[in-house]
Amino acid sequence: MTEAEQLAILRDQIDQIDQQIQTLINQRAQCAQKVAEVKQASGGDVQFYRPEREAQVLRRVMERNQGPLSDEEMARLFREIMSACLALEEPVKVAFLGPEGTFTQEASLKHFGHSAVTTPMASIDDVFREVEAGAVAYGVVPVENSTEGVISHTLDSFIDSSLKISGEVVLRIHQYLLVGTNTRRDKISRIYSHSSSLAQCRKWLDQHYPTAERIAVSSNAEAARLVQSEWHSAAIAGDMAAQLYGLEKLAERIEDQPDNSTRFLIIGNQEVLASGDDKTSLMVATRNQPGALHDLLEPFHRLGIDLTRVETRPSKVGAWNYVFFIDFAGHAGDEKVQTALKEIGQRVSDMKILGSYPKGVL
Ligand SMILES: C=C(O[C@@H]1C=C(C(=O)O)C=C[C@H]1O)C(=O)O
Repeated sequence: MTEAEQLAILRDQIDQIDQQIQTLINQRAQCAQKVAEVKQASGGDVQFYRPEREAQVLRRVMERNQGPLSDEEMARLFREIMSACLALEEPVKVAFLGPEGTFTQEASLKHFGHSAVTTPMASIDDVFREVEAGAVAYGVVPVENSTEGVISHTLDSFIDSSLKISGEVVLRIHQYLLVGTNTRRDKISRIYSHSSSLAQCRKWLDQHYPTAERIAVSSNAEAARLVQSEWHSAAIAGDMAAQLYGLEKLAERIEDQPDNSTRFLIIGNQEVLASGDDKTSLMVATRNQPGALHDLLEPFHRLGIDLTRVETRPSKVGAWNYVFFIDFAGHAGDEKVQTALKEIGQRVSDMKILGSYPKGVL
């Protein structure tokens, strides 16, 4: 058989498979439309988007996957199919820490898929406000970076907010050195980026651009926008910003830590049901007395609950009062977790459950 004949046979097979996939995806979409009707018929405050169900669907996709496509790749495809199906019910509206092209936008699309309607906000406060005002159903904000540590502004925002956490998403952060088409590559004297990104690439910059001035700006996307027109400047930003502003990549993956990643939180008003593999975030206030932190954490230890993070922040009321942000494995509806929460509630001056939500799947 000639090469052309072999290709013709294989392409014919692909065409037939595509036709089947397309029919099946539309059948799936019709089911989602019926789900929407059922949800609407029961009245009240209809929750079209169900984070726990989506997490279960994606986990099952990964568990049963046989390859050759990787589990992550397969889950990403299903992420988009679900996003499109949900958009038939009602497109989910999301505010993110902007401008367009930030890692937070990338995280939003990774979590909700590309059929979500995403709106950039100028600050973390604005993301909280937009969700509180009901202009969007969800917000996406960064909370910690594996190299840079906690984003304290996000944690502090929960102190005065009644919003809940309904999900988390972890994004591998790859940084690029970007230039505009008119940039003189041999004359780069300024490098713009957000302060965290400059910090994430400090060693690389010391080695490759030791004399260039490092200028911290409000976001990586803003850095990318600035260098479009400056012939002696470069920006450090992600892939999305590079594409959005039509910049060229002078160097790829320049982050000092190869596993550099950022965790983002999804905030909203929704109480999320248990998905089977969940996390709970708690905020408690204690007086500054000896053993306070030990007392607080002891029930977790005794009940065998896995703590994933503990952060301390100064409280906004009174000097030397502290707020602890505690993340642990389990859902607030679990019996063991309820026991722990009851005990902790008796040991602290104030306690707020920020939310139980599925552990990040993708
Ligand atoms: C179809 C549903 O509604 C939405 C769409 C989903 C999907 O496409 O699988 C899953 C959960 C919801 O976000 C549902 O609740 O089952």
